Amino acid sequence: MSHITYNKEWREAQQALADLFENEKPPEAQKPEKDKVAFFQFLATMYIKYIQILRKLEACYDQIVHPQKRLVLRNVLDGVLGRLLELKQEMVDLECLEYHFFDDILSDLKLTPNDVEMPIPKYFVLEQEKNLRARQQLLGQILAKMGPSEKEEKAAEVKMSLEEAIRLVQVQERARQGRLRAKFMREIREQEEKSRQDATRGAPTLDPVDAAVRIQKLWRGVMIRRKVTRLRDDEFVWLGMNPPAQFLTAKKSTAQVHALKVQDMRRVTQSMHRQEYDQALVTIKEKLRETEGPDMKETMQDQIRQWFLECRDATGKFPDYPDGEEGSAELFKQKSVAELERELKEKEEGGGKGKGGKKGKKGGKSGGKKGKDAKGKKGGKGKKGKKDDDDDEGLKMKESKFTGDIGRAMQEYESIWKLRDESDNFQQKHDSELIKEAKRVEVEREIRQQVDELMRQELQNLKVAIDKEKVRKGKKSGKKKKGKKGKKSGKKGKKGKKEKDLTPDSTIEELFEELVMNGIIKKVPKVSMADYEGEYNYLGTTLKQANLEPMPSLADVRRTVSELACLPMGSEVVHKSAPLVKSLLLAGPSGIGKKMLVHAICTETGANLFDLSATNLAGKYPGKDGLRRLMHLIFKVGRALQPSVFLIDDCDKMFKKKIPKSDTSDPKRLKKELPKAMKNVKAEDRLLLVGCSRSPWEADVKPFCSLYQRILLIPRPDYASRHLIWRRLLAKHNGIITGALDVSTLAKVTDGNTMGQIKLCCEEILTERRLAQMAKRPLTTQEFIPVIARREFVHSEEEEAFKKWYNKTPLGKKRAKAIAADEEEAQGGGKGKGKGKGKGGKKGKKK
Ligand SMILES: Nc1ncnc2c1ncn2[C@@H]1O[C@H](COP(=O)(O)OP(=O)(O)OP(=O)(O)O)[C@@H](O)[C@H]1O
Repeated sequence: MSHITYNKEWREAQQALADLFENEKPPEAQKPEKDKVAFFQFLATMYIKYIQILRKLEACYDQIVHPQKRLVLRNVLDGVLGRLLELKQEMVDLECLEYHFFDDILSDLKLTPNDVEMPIPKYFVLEQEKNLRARQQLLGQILAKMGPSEKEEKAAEVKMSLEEAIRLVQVQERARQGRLRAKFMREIREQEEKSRQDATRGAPTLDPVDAAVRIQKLWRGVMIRRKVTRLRDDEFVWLGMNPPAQFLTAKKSTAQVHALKVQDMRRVTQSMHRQEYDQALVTIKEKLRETEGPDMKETMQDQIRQWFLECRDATGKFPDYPDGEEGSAELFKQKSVAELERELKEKEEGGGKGKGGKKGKKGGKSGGKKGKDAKGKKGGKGKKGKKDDDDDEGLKMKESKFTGDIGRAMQEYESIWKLRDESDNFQQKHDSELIKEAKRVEVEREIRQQVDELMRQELQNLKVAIDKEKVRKGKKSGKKKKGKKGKKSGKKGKKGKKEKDLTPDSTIEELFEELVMNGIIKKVPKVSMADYEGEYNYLGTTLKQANLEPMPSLADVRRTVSELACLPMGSEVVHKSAPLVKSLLLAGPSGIGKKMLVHAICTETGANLFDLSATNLAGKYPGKDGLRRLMHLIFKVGRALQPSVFLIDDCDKMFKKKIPKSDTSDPKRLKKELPKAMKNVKAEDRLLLVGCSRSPWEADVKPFCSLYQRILLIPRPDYASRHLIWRRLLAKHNGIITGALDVSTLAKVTDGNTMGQIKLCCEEILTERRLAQMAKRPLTTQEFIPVIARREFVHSEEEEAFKKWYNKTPLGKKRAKAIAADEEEAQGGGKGKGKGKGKGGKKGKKK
C-alpha cells in the first residue's frame, strides 16, 4: 500500500480516538452508573473501539516510513495499548472473570470477530531484531558445542543389537516379497478368468461400428459428468458456498506474497529514513550552534544585564541570581494568567510568615506534597470503602495512567501533522524544519547554562565592586549542597546493598552461556500467536441470557493470553504503568496447547525462555548453595536480557501434598525460593512466570494461587474450533479437502479430543506415501475414523474436576460470591421489580 493509504488510516484512527476520548473523564467528572450490566456494556464497547484503533495504529506504525510521524505514532500506540489493558482489568474486576463475551456488542457495531482480533505489535520483535539475532546466534553456537552429547542420547534411544536389526530387515523384506507375490498371483488369476470367459463366450458378434458407438457413448458420458462436476464446483465457489482452491492449501497467493514483499521493503526504507533522521539531528544541532549560537548568547547576556540594572534601580541592590534548574530562563518565562494568579496568591500567603523567597518556595513545595498526600488518602479511602461507594454512588472508571500520554500525542498530531502540507515530500523523509524547532530549544538551553555561569560570576563581581558584599555566602551554600549530596548518595548505597551479587566478576554473556549449557535457557520454537487456532464463540451472551455460564473458546484464550502476557511484556512503557502481571497459570488437559502458548509469548515478544520444570532441573545446581546460585542466575540474566519468561511445566507438583517415591525430580525444590523472588519483581522488570498444569486440583490451593496471580482455564475445543483446526491442519500437511472428506463429521467425532491429538491424527494419516496418492485417491472421512478412535479423550469427569477446582481459586470464589449477592438482590427486589433485568448476565448457573 502507498504512503497516502497509511496516512489516511492514521487520520481515521486519530479521528476515532478523538471521538472515543470524549468518554475519558477523570473519576470526579464521571456520572456514576448503578446498573452493573450497563456499566460492563460501556466498558466493553470502549474496549472494542480501542482494539479497532489499535489495529489501525499498529499497521500504520509498522508501515509508515516517515521517522518523525513514527515517533508520534509510537506514543499513541503505547498509550492505547496501556489503556486497553486498564479497561481489561476493569472488566475482570467487575465480572470476576478472565474471559469476556462481546458477541452482542459486535453485532450492534456490525463487526466480525476478525475486526477485533487482538493485534500484537510487530515492533516488539522488529525493534530488537539485531539483539535477538545475536542472542540466537550465541545460543546456536553454545548448543552446537554441546551437540555431540545430544546426538549420543538420540543414538542411545534407537540402539538395537545386530540380530534385532537383521530380524527387522528380514521381516520387512519378507513382507515386501509376500505383497509382490500376492500381486502377481492376483494378476495371473484374473488373466486365467478372462481367458476362460473369452473361451465360453466365443467370437464377438457385435458389429465394429456399434461397438465404437457404444464406447463413444460411454466416454462422452464420462466427459460430460466431469465437466458438470467442475461447473458445479465453480458455481459453488462463485456463490460463496465453497472456498476457492487456494484457500484449501496453506500456500499463499502471488498477490499475498507480493504484498508481504512490499511490506518488507517499506521496513527497509523505514530504517534508512531513521538513520538519516538520526544523522540530521546531530548535524542540524551543530549548524544551529554555529550559526545562531553567538547571537543567542549575546542577546541573553544583554537581557540579564538589563535585569541586573533594573533590579538595582528598583531596590537599590543587585538581585540574587536564580538558583533553580532552569537558571535565568525562569526570569523570562512567559506565564499564563492562571500561573500568575497562583504565584500572587502564594506570595500573599507567604508574605505573612517572612520575606524570604526561598522559604516561600519551600512552603509551596510542601504545600504541593500535602496536596498529593491528601489525594493519596482520598484514594486509600476510595479503595477501602469501594463497596460502599459502589452501592451508594454507582460504578465509575478508575483513573487512567495512559490518557495523559494519549492526549499529548493527540495534540501533537493535531498541531503538527493533521494539516501539514507534504506535497514536496513524496519520499516521506524527515522534516528539517521540525528538527530545527526542537533543536533550537536544546541549543538555547545549553547556551543559557554557559551564560548563567558567566553572568553569575559577573553579578558576583558587581556585588563585590559596587555593593561591597563579602564573598563568604557562596562558599557556605556550596558546603551545604555538598552535605546534602553526600547524604543522598549514602542512602542510595544502602539500597544497592540489599541484593547481593553472587557473580560480580562474570559478564552476562558468561552467565547466559552457563544457563544454556545447563539446559535452563532453551531455544524457543518459532510459533506466532496466530498459529494458535481457535474459533470465536458466537453464543456467549445468548447463553448468559439463558442463565448458563458459557465456556470460553480457544479464540478467547488466545486473546486473553495476548493481553496478559504479550502486550505488557513487549513494551517497556506499557509494562511500567499497566496493571502488573507477574505470573500466569495455564491449566487444561494434555495437548490443549499450553506449551505452544508459552512459545508464542516468547516468539511474539522476543523473550528468553527459562525452563524451570522439575524434570529439567533434576540433578542440576544441587544443594542449598546450588539453588541460591540458580535463583540468582535466572533473575540476573532474566533482568539483564529482558523480557524473559520462566516456564514451569506440571507446576502443580510444586505444591502437591504427597510426592510419590517414584518421582525423583524433587518438584518442591523451588517452593520457598521462587515465591520469595517473585515478590521482588517490580514493574520495570519484564519477567513473567508461566506455569502449566494438567491436574491443578492436586496442588494445595492457597500457596498455589498466591504464586500464580492470574489463572486461565483452557477448555477442550468446541465444534467450531475443531472444524477450523481440521481444515487448517489438513491444509498445513498438504492434504486436499474434496467432497469425499466431510470435515464437519471429523469435527463432530473428535468431540473431546484436544488439538494435540487432532494434530497427531493428521500426521498419522498424511504420510508422504499417502500424499503421493492424493491426486488419484482423494482423502476420505472413513480412513480417519480408526485413527481417531485410538486417540485419548478428555472425559467429562476431568472437565468437571477443572471447573470445580477453578471455583476454589480466588477469582472463582469472588465470582461465586458476586453471583450469590446478585441472586439475593434479585430475590429481594424481584417482587417489586419483577422482570426488570432483561440481560441478566450476572446470574450464571453452572453447567
Ligand atoms: N489451538 C491450537 N492450534 C494449533 N495447534 C495446536 C493448538 N493447540 C495445540 N496445538 C498443537 O498440539 C500439540 C500439543 O500442544 P502442547 O504441547 O502445547 O500441549 P500441552 O497442553 O502443553 O500438552 P501437555 O500438557 O501434554 O504437555 C502441539 O504440537 C501444538 O502445536
